[in-house]
Amino acid sequence: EINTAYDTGNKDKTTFAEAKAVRYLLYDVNPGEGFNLRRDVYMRVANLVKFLNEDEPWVLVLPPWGRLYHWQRDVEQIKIPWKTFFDLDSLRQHIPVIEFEDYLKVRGEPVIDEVYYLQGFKGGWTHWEEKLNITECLDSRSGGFRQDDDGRWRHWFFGYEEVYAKKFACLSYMGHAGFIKPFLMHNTTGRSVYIPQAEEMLHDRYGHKGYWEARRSMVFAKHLRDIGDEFRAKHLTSTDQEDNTVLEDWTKMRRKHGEAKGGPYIAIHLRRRDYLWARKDELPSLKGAAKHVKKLLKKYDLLKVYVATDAPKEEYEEFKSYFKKAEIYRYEPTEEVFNKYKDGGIAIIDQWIAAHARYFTGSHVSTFSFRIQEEREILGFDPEMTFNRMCGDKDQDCEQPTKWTIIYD
Ligand SMILES: C[C@@H]1O[C@H](OP(=O)(O)OP(=O)(O)OC[C@H]2O[C@@H](n3cnc4c(=O)[nH]c(N)nc43)[C@H](O)[C@@H]2O)[C@@H](O)[C@H](O)[C@@H]1O
Repeated sequence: EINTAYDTGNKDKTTFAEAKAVRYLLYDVNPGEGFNLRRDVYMRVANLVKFLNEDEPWVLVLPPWGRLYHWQRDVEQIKIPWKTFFDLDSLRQHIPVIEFEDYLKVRGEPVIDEVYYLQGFKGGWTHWEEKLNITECLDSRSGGFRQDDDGRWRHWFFGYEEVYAKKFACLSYMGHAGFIKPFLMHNTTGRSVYIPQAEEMLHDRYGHKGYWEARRSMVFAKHLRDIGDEFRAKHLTSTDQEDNTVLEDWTKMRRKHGEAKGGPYIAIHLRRRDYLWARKDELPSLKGAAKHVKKLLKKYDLLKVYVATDAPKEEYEEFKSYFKKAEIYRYEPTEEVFNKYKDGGIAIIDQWIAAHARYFTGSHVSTFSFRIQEEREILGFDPEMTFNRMCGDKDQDCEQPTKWTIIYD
């Protein structure tokens, strides 16, 4: 597994890899950020690694999942490898990646050579320009990095507390992800470079070809797709053959809008919990959401509803109670499934089932909803059936999401 990680399938790059030692890029995202913004940051860093590989062989080290604010169920959720959630072979058709544990094996020692803790510029900014500068740390805690008596930099390091870094600095940064490339190539020399707070780097080109390549490569792990498919078949009369949603190798898959029909159900992403505070006026009440869904069922002549939600049980039951005829479904994992795949896996199963519905509507500016919309673009749905959101009760005519449709070239 480790060896194939460098093999990008490109002859020139293999020659490069022989000539130059492979370097490793590690990154992390601000601890407060949720699962689906993290997926977005992966795309930015992945495309940086792709860009680096035009000149030097770099491998992206996938940051183990864990300690996410929203993942509060009572089981330990740290050191989760990417293969729990995503199909690594698919990621590797875009860029060379390895899991953190494999990186540690390759190094033979729990070491990271250089850390650049990304931060903004002192005093904020008045105009946009691409710039970077090694400077004092604006965070008085230096993001939790501290030097021990032997001069080694210590940190939580995804729960691998035996890991240490040799060098640490704060780097003020304003720019797209690609802008850091010359710095990495010419101002760093270590075999591995770690960039915490990678969300400071912006997408090189949001919504363009490269964005979609990275996004398409993020195929969900087969064991999660299988669970979702089984649920669809059992409860929602939905199969890929019938619905025209057969998944292919992402590098070859190219659907036209409207080719996917989707299963005979409406799916909604009903974001609750902390969102009720953050986006109070833009979210419907449970009753308001039910009223809207009833209209959709009528309009599309359907009877079934799939609800992807973080709502506690009582709220979901209340939502259900507003329906008489319609069948309302939610995926509820057994304890065994939960222990294996955790909150992240359940979130993906929800996203997968929602992505296969005839019609989808989400929650205002939720990255969870955005990722479902992208999945539907990949599958080839009509954008009208995808880029929708539920309105707050007081604003029935709310603005609908931008149609970020898929770009192949
Ligand atoms: C208020 C903001 O909200 C932003 O969340 P937003 O974009 O919706 O989306 P996420 O960043 O994914 O964060 C939401 C988390 O809540 C859970 N969650 C939300 N909706 C569902 C669902 O339908 N099904 C399941 N199974 N789980 C769900 C899940 O653990 C997910 O990782 C955060 O990224 C920000 O950090 C901040 O908290």
